Amino acid sequence: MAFVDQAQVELKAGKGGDGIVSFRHEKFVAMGGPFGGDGGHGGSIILKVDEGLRTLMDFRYNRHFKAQAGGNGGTKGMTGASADDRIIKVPEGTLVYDADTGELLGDLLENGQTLVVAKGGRGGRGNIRFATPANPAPEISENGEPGQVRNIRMELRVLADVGLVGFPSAGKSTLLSVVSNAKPKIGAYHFTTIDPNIGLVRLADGRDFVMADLPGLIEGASQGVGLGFEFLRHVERTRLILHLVDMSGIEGNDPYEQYRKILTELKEYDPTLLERPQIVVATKMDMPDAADLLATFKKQVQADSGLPAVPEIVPISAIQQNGVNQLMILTANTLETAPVPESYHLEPETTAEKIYKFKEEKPEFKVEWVADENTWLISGQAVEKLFAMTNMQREATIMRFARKLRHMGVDERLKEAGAKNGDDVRINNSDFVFEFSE
Ligand SMILES: Nc1nc2c(ncn2[C@@H]2O[C@H](COP(=O)(O)OP(=O)(O)OP(=O)(O)O)[C@@H](O)[C@H]2O)c(=O)[nH]1
Ligand SMILES: [Mg+2]
Repeated sequence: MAFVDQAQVELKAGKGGDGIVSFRHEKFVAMGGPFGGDGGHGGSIILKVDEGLRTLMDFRYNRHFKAQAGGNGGTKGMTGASADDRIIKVPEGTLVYDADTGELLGDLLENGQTLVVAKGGRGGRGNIRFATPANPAPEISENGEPGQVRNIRMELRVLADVGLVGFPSAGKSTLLSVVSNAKPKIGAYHFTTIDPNIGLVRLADGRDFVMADLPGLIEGASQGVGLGFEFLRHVERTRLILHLVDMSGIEGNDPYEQYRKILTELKEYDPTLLERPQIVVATKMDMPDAADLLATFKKQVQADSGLPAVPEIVPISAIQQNGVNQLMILTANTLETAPVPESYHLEPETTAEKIYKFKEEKPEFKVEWVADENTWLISGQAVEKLFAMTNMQREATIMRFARKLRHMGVDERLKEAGAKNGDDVRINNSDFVFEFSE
């Protein structure tokens, strides 16, 4: 009964700090050697498994994550401060995809496991690094590399922490609809629910859990009567059972009888189900006879030594929303100490191979003539990144940019495409235009 919780978020890693151009100024020395430091690393965005989380619900409220930029280099060769990485907590079992390409980036399985999903930019180099014997005082520095921008989609197959158990029409679907985002079908007739509905419950204090509303259970279910087997298989894979008992007394229902019958079915299917934490919920307490029936029910349960000890019987009216909050808090508290049964796991085929590598950026670029701009346009990740890392205030760095473009083969391709001396060339995603010259 796993279902898939999904979330899509936008990530922007931090830009690297800019390297700077500076020179040693010493008394009596007019112009010293280069002294500009490198920029610091930009922060990366990293997913980290936190075993306390059960759902991706947090990402419904929070869809944008950014990491800080690295600090710029300083004079005296000082490297700029590296920015802290941004850590985002995710539940165990989260599959992470690149939302744009569909590529699986990773499968986060174990507590503490991490995955870098957007890499921070490296710091640009200061002019110290460009010094050569031929040019001991370079006026060249590099801007920081842009941080990676990425949309990711996360997927989590979740099992229900809590299973709602009870006779048909006990009010299971109604409770689920009141406490969660689920919209199950509710009916005045029995077996309204055929397939389990699942809902995410979130408390005001931030705790969350997954709750499943199961088809009504009746006598003989453990032998396959009604929707029996299917149902019990689902119960087996929950950590806590909320056992709903109808206190309305309509149809002449006897709560104590029904309660016992359900316990018998659970026990016949798997005796260990009775050892699982269970909260008894008295439902429909808004009905006229409910208070009396509950009092009698309590006495009968206490007097019956053949029943497992019930720590608490919680009265609610889902329709009037009475007692429901208290019930959810008790449920979350109980889950904190509830053991994880062996059957509570996902099928192995749900776990994909671990892939952590980023795809290498290819230095590919495109040259095209844009007639309405009367300009050549160069686009491509490598060119655009090189541009972003170039300090356009300085002649020397612009020259270096031009040299690098030539190395990448941009000039040649422009020529092949028919570019003439003096034609305008623009770098994609920027306003930067230069003149082509062979
Ligand atoms: N008065 C009253 N009626 C309720 C309450 N909760 C549920 N009901 C009614 O009880 C009937 C059955 O409710 P469901 O929530 O569909 O019950 P269920 O346990 O999911 O039933 P199955 O899916 O058939 O097993 C519906 O007519 C509900 O309106 C309540 O708190 N008070
Ligand atoms: Mg139902």
